[in-house]
Amino acid sequence: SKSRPSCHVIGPKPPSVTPSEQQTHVFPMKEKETLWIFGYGSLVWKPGFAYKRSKVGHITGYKRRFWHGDEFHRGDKIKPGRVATLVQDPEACTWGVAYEVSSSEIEGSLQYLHTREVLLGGYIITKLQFFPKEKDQEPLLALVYIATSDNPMYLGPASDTDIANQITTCRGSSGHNIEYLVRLAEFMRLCCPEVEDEHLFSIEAAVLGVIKLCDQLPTCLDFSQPAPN
Ligand SMILES: N[C@@H](CCC(=O)N[C@@H](CS)C(=O)NCC(=O)O)C(=O)O
Repeated sequence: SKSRPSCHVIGPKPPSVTPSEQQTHVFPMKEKETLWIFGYGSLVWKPGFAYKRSKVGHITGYKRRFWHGDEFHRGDKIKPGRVATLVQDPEACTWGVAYEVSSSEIEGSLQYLHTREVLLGGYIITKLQFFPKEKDQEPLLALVYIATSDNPMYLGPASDTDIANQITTCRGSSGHNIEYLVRLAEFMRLCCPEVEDEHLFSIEAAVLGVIKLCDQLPTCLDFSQPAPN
């Protein structure tokens, strides 16, 4: 974004904790206080938990990269898929969606995300300042799930072609790895059309190139259906 705020990475990376500890450990919660959760990968199109409202916006100090392996949702132990994580970069911003979870839903949402993101996905939680797209709205503190480079599933950088070849041939319990990539690219085109996300769109172009070469879109990829919530 043009007038990029200075980067706020609030506090050191906390160790991954259980959902109830998450609730107090990450955010000392007052009675009736809501919790904001920021998504930048599958959470932007499949949050999977109940929320009061959502806002499109960005966090600063991190770039989104398809550098995290996934042996469950979009891959398996033999052919791990590639999914999004955040990598620290003081000059970068990452766009996604922040969801406001009401106090009565926080425990259930954190339990759900602990299984999906931490146990199955290898992410840990941290908290970052989120900047809503609407200019008249104040920044807010949000929970974020990040898979760091010391994570056993970390795959790290690779060429667009190598990443595309991997994504094109992987699928897991939640579906094909291409779906994960294309739904995220669709979200960015729809909700953040002014944002240049060279990494995301160059991988998408490389995947579409591979698919053209094979002269078919895997039939499993019917994007005419809306994303599962
Ligand atoms: N933490 C990121 C990435 C979340 C993510 O993509 N997690 C994977 C686990 S490896 C997932 O839940 N996948 C579900 C799916 O692919 O449908 C976010 O905020 O969106």
